[in-house]
Amino acid sequence: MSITVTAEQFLARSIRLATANVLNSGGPFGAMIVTADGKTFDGVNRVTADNDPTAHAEVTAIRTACRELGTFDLSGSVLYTSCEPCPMCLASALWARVDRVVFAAGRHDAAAVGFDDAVFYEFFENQDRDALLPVSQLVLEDPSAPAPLEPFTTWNTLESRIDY
Ligand SMILES: Nc1nc2[nH]cnc2c(=O)[nH]1
Repeated sequence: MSITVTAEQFLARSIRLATANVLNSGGPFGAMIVTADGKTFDGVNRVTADNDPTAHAEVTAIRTACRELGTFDLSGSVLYTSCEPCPMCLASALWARVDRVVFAAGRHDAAAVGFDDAVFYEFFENQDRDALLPVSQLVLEDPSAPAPLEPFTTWNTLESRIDY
């Protein structure tokens, strides 16, 4: 007899992971990757514990799933998370080709306890994003500098490349 685990149960587990992680020196975020054939991979926030600003719960769940499955492609999977993913985590889910994201608390709930999730969303909507993080393209004038497209043309001609 197979037991059906529902989306609500995966989300509830993500919330429990988040709370337990707070009591284990981590941030208040938990997540899970659930593959199409029902394999599950947990992730918790380890930013301050590991001095790794990218170690959000969603990213650690994606990393664990990819490492344990031996793939960079999580097509068919769902990402459950205790809180709305920040832009970095959304981008990670896109790069991992996750099918769907389901979250519990919202970005403003995270903001209410001091996290910058909502602020960083504004970066992508804001006309004045330079105030938060200046990002600029620099044209290399030195004729001996490598062409910016050189890595891409090298990539394009490599028959053994692995596209992702
Ligand atoms: N969704 C989410 N938001 C965060 N904001 C800071 N850390 C996290 C995290 O791990 N997950």
